[in-house]
Amino acid sequence: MIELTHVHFAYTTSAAIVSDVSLSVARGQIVAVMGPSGCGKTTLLRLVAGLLKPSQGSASLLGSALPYDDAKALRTLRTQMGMLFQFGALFTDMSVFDNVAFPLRENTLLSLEEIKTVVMSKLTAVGLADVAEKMPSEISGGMARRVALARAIAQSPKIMLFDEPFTGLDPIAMDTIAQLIREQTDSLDAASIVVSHDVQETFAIADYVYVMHQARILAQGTPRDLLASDDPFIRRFVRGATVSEVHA
Ligand SMILES: Nc1ncnc2c1ncn2[C@@H]1O[C@H](COP(=O)(O)OP(=O)(O)OP(=O)(O)O)[C@@H](O)[C@H]1O
Repeated sequence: MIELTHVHFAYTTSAAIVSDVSLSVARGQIVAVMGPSGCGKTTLLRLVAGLLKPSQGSASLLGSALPYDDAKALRTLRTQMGMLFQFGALFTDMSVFDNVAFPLRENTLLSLEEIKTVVMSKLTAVGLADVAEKMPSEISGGMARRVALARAIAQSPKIMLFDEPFTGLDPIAMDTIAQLIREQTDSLDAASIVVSHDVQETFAIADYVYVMHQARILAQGTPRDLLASDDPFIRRFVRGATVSEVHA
């Protein structure tokens, strides 16, 4: 469903931000990308979403090469993608309901009644059906994040990209969101990538984990493999240390 092969990326004037990264995500799989701040995780997601083009290597989604230079094909492809980016703000002049309905109104031919059913089911899934009529300014930051998640999954996408989905959430909301990502991936037979710093929440739902450091993939395996590893770097990483501490 998602395949990156030896992907490199650099902003013209800087050193490599993503260097020789190969990664694959199968149908029904959640793959986690973890690592310290600035190691290139968000850039990697932007490459998968077609928002950035690799300088070397190849990327394919749903079995076809990403059409980086064809804006129309990219737009069509994105209707099958759900994206929750770190600063994925809600539209402040629209109610919570309208925010979640937005992609459905833009990209589908669903009737008003069908849109209402989908929006309310997604808001129920994130535990926020009761704030549908509120404006973003009337809900908390953590609630806004859950609304953004409901909006990301509104179109029941085949590919889901989540950048720090647990940030700003209390432990109960974190569990709800983690389970929701798992359930949506399973029920839609989708491929999901979760970028996160949170080892506990992420290991609980991920099928496979890539650990990045300074633009490269430094370690990979199932959560069970990583938890059982004798490698001192991985042992410290899974205990919550950052990779740079591990190298110190
Ligand atoms: N538009 C840009 N121009 C130049 N450099 C950039 C740009 N965006 C990001 N970078 C640099 O790319 C590197 C990787 O950034 P990226 O956001 O991918 O890291 P990250 O691992 O997602 O970090 P965090 O966990 O803090 O979100 C950083 O050094 C950052 O400063």
